[in-house]
Amino acid sequence: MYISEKAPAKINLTLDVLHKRPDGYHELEMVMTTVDLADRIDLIHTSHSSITLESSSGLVPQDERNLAYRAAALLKEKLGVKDGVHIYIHKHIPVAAGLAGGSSDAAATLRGLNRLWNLGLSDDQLAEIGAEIGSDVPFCVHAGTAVARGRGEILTPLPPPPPCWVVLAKPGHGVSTADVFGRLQVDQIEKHPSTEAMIEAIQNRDYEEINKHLGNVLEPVTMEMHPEVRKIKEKMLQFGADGVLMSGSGPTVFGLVKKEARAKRLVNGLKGFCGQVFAVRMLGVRYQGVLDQIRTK
Ligand SMILES: C[C@](O)(CO)[C@H](O)COP(=O)(O)OP(=O)(O)OC[C@H]1O[C@@H](n2ccc(N)nc2=O)[C@H](O)[C@@H]1O
Ligand SMILES: Nc1ncnc2c1ncn2[C@@H]1O[C@H](COP(=O)(O)OP(=O)(O)OP(=O)(O)O)[C@@H](O)[C@H]1O
Repeated sequence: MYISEKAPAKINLTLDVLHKRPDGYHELEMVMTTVDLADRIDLIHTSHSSITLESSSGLVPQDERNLAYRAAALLKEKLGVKDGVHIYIHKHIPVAAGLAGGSSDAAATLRGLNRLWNLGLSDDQLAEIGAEIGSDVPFCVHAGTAVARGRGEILTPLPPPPPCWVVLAKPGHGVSTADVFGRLQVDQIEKHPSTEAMIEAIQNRDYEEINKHLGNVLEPVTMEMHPEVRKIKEKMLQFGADGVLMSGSGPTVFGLVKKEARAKRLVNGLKGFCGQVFAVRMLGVRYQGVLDQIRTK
């Protein structure tokens, strides 16, 4: 038997850092939402007890360092599962891009194995286990739209933002999240985004207000390390995006537009200028139906 799970990417509509914590992590307040760019995780039941993993991409580790592998190993250990699994990751989300690709693969693995191994865990229980793997994993378990606080694991669900197009542009290189947080000087943050204003804009389904309140305190840090992020942002605005922001720790920049024709114009304008460019839909909700799809061979 095998199960197929979609692992969608997220973008940060806001990312604020409140302070550095004694445990070395940063206390965050961010609004995140799911977009229609996803990896696919196939989980194939095996009778031997080992976990094996392959991916269509050579850019991710194909062993126990992979976050999907770590999710399976943690679940197996915590629940005392005797069965094994072969994990195949069809990679579509750019790696080390600020789009939570690895975290979403881990989350999809948790959701899928909960079914494959008949564990009967709730999403909240899966999210709690996921928090041990990475700060973005709990959000990715639930997907949709939410405010994330704490290390990223304290979630308050929000309604989906109004439908629009999201143009994602990633420079050729990736960035290390730890590096970006390491360079951030919390007492020198010049402009904090208003999480409250973004929540209100989403609740009112107000597209203009959402664009007005986009903000990410990590953006200047990553721009300092990689000036092309600023150039991509400028180009996006020049080609007609309504709002532009770097997602997570970057380096991916996203631009929001209402109409498909405008999204295409942006893609054409940015192609050749940066590594990868995609026009995708803002989803804001979990992939209904698709996540629950079980195929039996
Ligand atoms: C930047 C974001 O993507 C925003 O969604 C996340 O905060 C990062 O989530 P993630 O990649 O799952 O992060 P983790 O794997 O937990 O942490 C990677 C590194 O980022 C830093 N980190 C992460 C989260 C947090 N609240 N404070 C931190 O300082 C730490 O140095 C940590 O070692
Ligand atoms: N399944 C996976 N997919 C992508 N990267 C993975 C995976 N497993 C482990 N990694 C490693 O994790 C690192 C971060 O990759 P990822 O694509 O998750 O970054 P990201 O999009 O910046 O994440 P976030 O937004 O959560 O900080 C990479 O260096 C990669 O080698």
